[in-house]
Amino acid sequence: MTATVSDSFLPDQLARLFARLDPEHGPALQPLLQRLLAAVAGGHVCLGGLSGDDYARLRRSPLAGRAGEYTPLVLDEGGRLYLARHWQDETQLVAALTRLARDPQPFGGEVEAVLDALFGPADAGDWQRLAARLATERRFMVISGGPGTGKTTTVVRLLAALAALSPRPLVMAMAAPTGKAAARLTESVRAARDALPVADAVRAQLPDKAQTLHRLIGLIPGTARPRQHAANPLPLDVLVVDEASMVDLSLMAQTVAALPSHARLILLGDRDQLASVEAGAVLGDICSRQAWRSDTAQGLLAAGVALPGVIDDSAILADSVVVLQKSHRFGADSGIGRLARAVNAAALDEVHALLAQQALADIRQQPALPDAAGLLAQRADYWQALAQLDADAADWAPLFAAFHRFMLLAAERHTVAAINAQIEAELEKLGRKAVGSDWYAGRPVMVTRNDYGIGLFNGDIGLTVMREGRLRVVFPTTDGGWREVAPARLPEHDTVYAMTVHKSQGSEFASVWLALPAAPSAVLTRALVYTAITRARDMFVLAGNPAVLEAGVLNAPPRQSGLAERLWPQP
Ligand SMILES: Nc1ncnc2c1ncn2[C@@H]1O[C@H](COP(=O)(O)OP(=O)(O)OP(=O)(O)O)[C@@H](O)[C@H]1O
Repeated sequence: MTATVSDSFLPDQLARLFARLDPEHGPALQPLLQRLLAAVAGGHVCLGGLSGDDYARLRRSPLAGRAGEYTPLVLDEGGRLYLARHWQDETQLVAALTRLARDPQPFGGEVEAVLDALFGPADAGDWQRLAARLATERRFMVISGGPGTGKTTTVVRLLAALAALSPRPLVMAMAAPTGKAAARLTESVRAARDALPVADAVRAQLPDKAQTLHRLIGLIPGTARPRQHAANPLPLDVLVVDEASMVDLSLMAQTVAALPSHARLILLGDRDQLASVEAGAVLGDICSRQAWRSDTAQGLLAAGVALPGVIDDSAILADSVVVLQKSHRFGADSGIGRLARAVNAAALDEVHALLAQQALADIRQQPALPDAAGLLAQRADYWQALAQLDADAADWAPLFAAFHRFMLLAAERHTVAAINAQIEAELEKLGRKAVGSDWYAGRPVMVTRNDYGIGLFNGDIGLTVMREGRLRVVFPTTDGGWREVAPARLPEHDTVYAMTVHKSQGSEFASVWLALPAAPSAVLTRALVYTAITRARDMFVLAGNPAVLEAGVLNAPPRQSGLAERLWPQP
């Protein structure tokens, strides 16, 4: 993982180190260094757009070299300043993706017949089938799309096609950046796999379970490098990475480096969602353009398909990026789907019109959140499920299902903390929680720090229940079972009646409420609003001032990085 540079200790240390390494220019470069570290803490990979005096001063300093020079900072020709480590990650990733994308691996002549069986007969407008066909021809494929556009459906059929076409059995793996996303992927792949019209021998090659990327490559905090790397690659032929928008630059570079030289990589995700918490916007950068090889383009154009992007046989990622547009979950009349699209397109009039319409049953706007009692009422199902638990219950699925029917999201951490505190104060009033004690039956918690020893990870959600007179926190396990943990053994955690939109990535809830901040905020971005809306399956409620929403939709700051330009060089 990327170094954490948000606390002031590290910048101060680095500043002193740089002043010592370059006494002549180091002190004068301090402001730039501070800006670079602030940018990295904010998720940028580099500080872009340097020119004039800044550029000249950096060029004179031995601290900042050019590509390939072993200096603590790298200043590229485009005026981007990097910490050396991020420069290396980006360079390594560009080289690896270029190698993958430029190494065709087509199968023999049966491809169309196999795809016909899995996707139905060829239809030029079927982007799912096209993505699968292109993926059978190459080692790198990206399938992006909003919720319900069929990314999982497509990849399961694609894996079956690869298994059916390969002359030898394939070793396939699936991974996601968080445990929750991995569990969700496991569930949907298992369901889709069982419905496939393929031989058992083909089905058996499909992965049974997704794991976290950290676990896949053996990345344990405190160790210098992952267990699996270029010299000790993963023993697999095909890797699928889901929720790729959440994968930061370093983790993606390490993952790609750990692939053996013949393996295929398939990335799934929604390019419009919030980028990773750590530095980078890898999926967004990869999907920042689309290009097609001329024979692919001709076929599509001849069939009257409107082609996104350009025709360019020389583009590194030509034919490697497909964006699925049609949502099979949200029909044309769905407010959630339409609102998400309007937010993405920054179509403010449409956003307001949709929210003002009374006719759309699945979206609503209100000026403010209800009080704590009102918020608790939204969770009536959950409290009822808790009250109905058997003393010796062993299946917690109904309780978890009730909990996940509703989630309150907010942009900022302090808002989330305040809402959780208000709800707990209300529970005290109702006598469901004792004043002064943290733990009570029903308390939902989210783990906020990975604990490899106990096997609980950042983002895991547990529910507190009474077991044989003692409180226990129950967590779902990745194999569909349950584990009960004593409250005192939990790693760092928060109460989670509400959570930040960042924490909600990779999850889905039947009903989602988004509490807007009181005033426009840098944290409230278009990607954040879009991510919040797309967490909702059946109902989305926006609570707050429409002017604040508008400011958020217009706030779409790009993440500074050189990846898009290096993967998509423009003449
Ligand atoms: N071509 C299709 N025709 C009909 N239904 C489809 C098609 N593709 C997907 N679906 C259905 O649409 C729903 C969503 O599909 P899927 O889960 O694959 O989408 P997804 O993009 O992976 O969604 P998410 O981003 O939420 O994980 C599923 O019920 C699936 O069966």
